[in-house]
Amino acid sequence: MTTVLRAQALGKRYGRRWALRECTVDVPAGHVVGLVGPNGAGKTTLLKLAAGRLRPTTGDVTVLGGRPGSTPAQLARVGFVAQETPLYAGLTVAEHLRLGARLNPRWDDGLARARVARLGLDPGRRAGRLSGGQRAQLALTLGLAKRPDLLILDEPVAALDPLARRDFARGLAQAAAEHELSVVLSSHVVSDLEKVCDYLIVLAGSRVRLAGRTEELLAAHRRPGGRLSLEDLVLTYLEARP
Ligand SMILES: Nc1ncnc2c1ncn2[C@@H]1O[C@H](COP(=O)(O)OP(=O)(O)OP(=O)(O)O)[C@@H](O)[C@H]1O
Repeated sequence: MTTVLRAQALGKRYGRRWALRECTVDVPAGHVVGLVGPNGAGKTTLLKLAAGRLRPTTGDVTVLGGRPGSTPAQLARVGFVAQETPLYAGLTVAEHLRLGARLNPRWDDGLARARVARLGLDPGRRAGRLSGGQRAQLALTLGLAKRPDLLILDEPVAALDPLARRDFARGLAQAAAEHELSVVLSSHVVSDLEKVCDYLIVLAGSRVRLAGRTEELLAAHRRPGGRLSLEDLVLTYLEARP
C-alpha cells in the first residue's frame, strides 16, 4: 500500500526548544487524516515539514515517496493551505483563479469556478475585502483546484461558521472519495474532525501520543457495552500526557 506520509524520528528544534520530537508515523494513502493537539503541540511544525516549508533538525520525512518540495513534480502533487490563509489582498477572486491556473500544471478550472459560484464569492472582489471565512474558503478552493494527490490543511475550519464547517466536511469527504485525494488537516476541534477524518494523529508536548485508523483506535479502546467518541479518546491521551 502506498504511504502518503512517513516520518522517522523526525524532529525540529528552534534554538533550544523542540517544536517536534521523535515523530514516527506511517500514514497510508487514501485517508483523511486529522492532526489534533493543544496549542503549541507541534501540529503546524509537522505540516510545514511535510509540505517542504521547513527542514528537519533530526530524522527524516517523505511524502508520496519523495522528499517534500524537492522537485517541481513533487510540488505539483502536494497542496498546502497554511493557517494564515495565504492570499494576495490586492488581487480579486478571479485573479487568484487565473494565477492558480498559470502556476499549477494540473489546475482544474471547472472545479475552481463551480466552487466559487457555489460559495457565492464575487469574482470581482479583492481578497483583502473578503471576510476571514471567505478567505479561508477561497484558499481551500485554490488548494483543491490544484488537484494534488495530498492536500495539507492547517486549521482549515477555524474561521468558518457552523454551516460552512458542515459544507467543508462534506466537500472534503466527497473530493477525497472522487479524486483519490489524501488529506492531512489539523484542528483543535475534535468534533469537526470526527465527521470527516478516518485516520487520527494526536500530538502533545511535541510528541506523537496516538496514531492510527479511527475505527481501529475506537474499537481498541472501547469498553464492552460502553460508548466512546473520538473526542473522549483524544482527551484521554491529552490528559495522560506527562
Ligand atoms: N519560528 C519559530 N521560532 C521559535 N519557536 C517556534 C517557531 N514556530 C513554532 N515554534 C514553537 O514550536 C512549538 C510548536 O509550535 P507549532 O506552531 O508547531 O504548534 P501548533 O500545535 O501548531 O500550535 P497552535 O495550535 O497554537 O497553532 C511551540 O512551542 C512554538 O512556540
